[in-house]
Amino acid sequence: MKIVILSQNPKLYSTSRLVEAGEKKGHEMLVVDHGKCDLVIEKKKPGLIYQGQEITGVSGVIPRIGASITFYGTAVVRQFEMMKVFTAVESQALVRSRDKLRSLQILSRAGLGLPKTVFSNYSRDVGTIIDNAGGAPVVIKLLEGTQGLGVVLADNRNSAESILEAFNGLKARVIVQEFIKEAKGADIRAFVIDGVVVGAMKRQGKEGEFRSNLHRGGSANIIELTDEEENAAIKAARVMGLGVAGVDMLQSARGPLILEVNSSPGLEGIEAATGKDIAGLMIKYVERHAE
Ligand SMILES: Nc1ncnc2c1ncn2[C@@H]1O[C@H](COP(=O)(O)OP(=O)(O)OP(=O)(O)O)[C@@H](O)[C@H]1O
Ligand SMILES: [Mg+2]
Ligand SMILES: [Mg+2]
Repeated sequence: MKIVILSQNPKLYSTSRLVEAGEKKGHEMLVVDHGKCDLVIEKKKPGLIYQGQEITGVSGVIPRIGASITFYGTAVVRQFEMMKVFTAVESQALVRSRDKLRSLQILSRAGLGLPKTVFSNYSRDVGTIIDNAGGAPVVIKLLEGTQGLGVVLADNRNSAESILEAFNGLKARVIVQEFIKEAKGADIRAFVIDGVVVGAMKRQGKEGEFRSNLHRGGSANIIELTDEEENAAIKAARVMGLGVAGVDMLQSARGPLILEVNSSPGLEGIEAATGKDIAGLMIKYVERHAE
C-alpha cells in the first residue's frame, strides 16, 4: 500500500526508520512535508497538492508534526481524513495533545495520577499560586517549553516567587507543579501502539539534574513496567484518543503520575533502549487499520 509520512525532514531518525520499515514490508513510502502542501477544497472533492502534483491513492498517513507547525500540520492531517485515508494520529487528538492544560484536564477526569498542577490566567499573585500547588519546592514550566528547556525547580518560596515574577515580566505563560522528589531525577517513557505498551524506558538525568531529558544529558535504559504503570500508560493514550503515543510518567510514592502524552514520540531513544523494531510495529498498526 501507499503510506505517507508527514515530516519536514526525511533525514530525521524517526522519519527514515519509518520509511525503511515500510519499504521492508513492500509498501510505497512517501515523505511529504506538510508545510509545503496545498489543500484544495471544493464540493465533495478534497484534494492535496505537493510539489506540483496531486497526491492520490494513499492508504495510510503517519503524521510527525513538530510543535511549531501544529496548526497547518493538523489541517493537512484533516484533509487526509476528508479523503477517507486512515491516519495513525487523528487531527483532533493531535490538537488536544498539544494543549498542555487541556491534556491535564482530560487525564485528571479519567482518574489518572498527576502531579498537582496550577495554571493561572491572573499570575500576578504569585504567593497564592505557589500555595495552591502545595507550597515550595515546586516545578515551574513554560507552557511553550520543550526538551526540558523552560522547566525550573524552585527549592524554596523566595526563589519560586522570583522565578514566577520573572516569567510574568516576560509575559510568558507557565504552570506550577508539585515537585515529585521520589522520582529522583528519572521519568518513564512508555510507547503505546493500539492499546498495547510496545516498549518502555527509564530516563535518568545526569548527576545533580532533576530533569531526565536525553537532550539535557540524561541516559535511557529498558525497564519492565509494573501493572499499574502499564495500565496508566494505556489509559492515558486511550483518553487522549491516540493510537500511537509516548506517555511520560514519574514514579512516586502514590503510584505513577502522568507528565504528558506525546502524539509524535521519537523513535531513536526507545529503539536504542529496548532494541525493538518500533517503526515496524507502527507500520503494522497502519496495515491493520488502512484498507
Ligand atoms: N513535577 C515534577 N517533579 C519532578 N520532576 C519533574 C516534574 N516535572 C518534570 N520533571 C522532570 O523534568 C523533566 C522535563 O519536564 P517536562 O517533561 O514536563 O518538560 P519538557 O520535557 O520540557 O516538555 P515536553 O516533554 O513537553 O517537551 C521531566 O522529564 C522530569 O524528569
Ligand atoms: Mg518531557
Ligand atoms: Mg514532550
